[in-house]
Amino acid sequence: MSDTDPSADADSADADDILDDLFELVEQRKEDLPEGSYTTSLFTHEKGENAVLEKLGEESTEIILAAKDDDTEELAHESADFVYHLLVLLSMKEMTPDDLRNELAARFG
Ligand SMILES: N=c1c2ncn([C@@H]3O[C@H](COP(=O)(O)OP(=O)(O)OP(=O)(O)O)[C@@H](O)[C@H]3O)c2ncn1[C@@H]1O[C@H](COP(=O)(O)O)[C@@H](O)[C@H]1O
Repeated sequence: MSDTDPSADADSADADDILDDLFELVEQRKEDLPEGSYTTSLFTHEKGENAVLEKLGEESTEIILAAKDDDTEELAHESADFVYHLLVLLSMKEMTPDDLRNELAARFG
């Protein structure tokens, strides 16, 4: 992991900033396409964006199953998988987490 890798700073990562830190790492993967990276495999997949769309579908099902089982640990795990893949999709669409924040903020209150 290089010095410029945002995840190298994980120990000091603030949970409040994690979405932005993770998105920054996703954007870096998109630019550098390092070998062995799962994120790279999504950006270079032969199925194109369908690969991440399929993952979002799978993770949604896993979220529903975890909820039905009242398995909160699994629900948190699958939700994190979903959010990560959503960030990859936002990056593919040249969007950012701020697009999501702004949409939520516009509905709030
Ligand atoms: N948050 C994630 C993340 N969430 C899920 N995944 C991958 O997404 C895939 C999920 O697909 P599946 O559910 O089919 O996989 P699984 O084997 O059943 O795994 P789980 O359901 O048990 O997670 C797995 O290969 C996970 O490794 C992730 N891969 C990467 N990240 C983040 O991205 C960073 C960069 O990762 P690389 O690009 O691989 O360096 C990592 O440090 C993480 O912070």
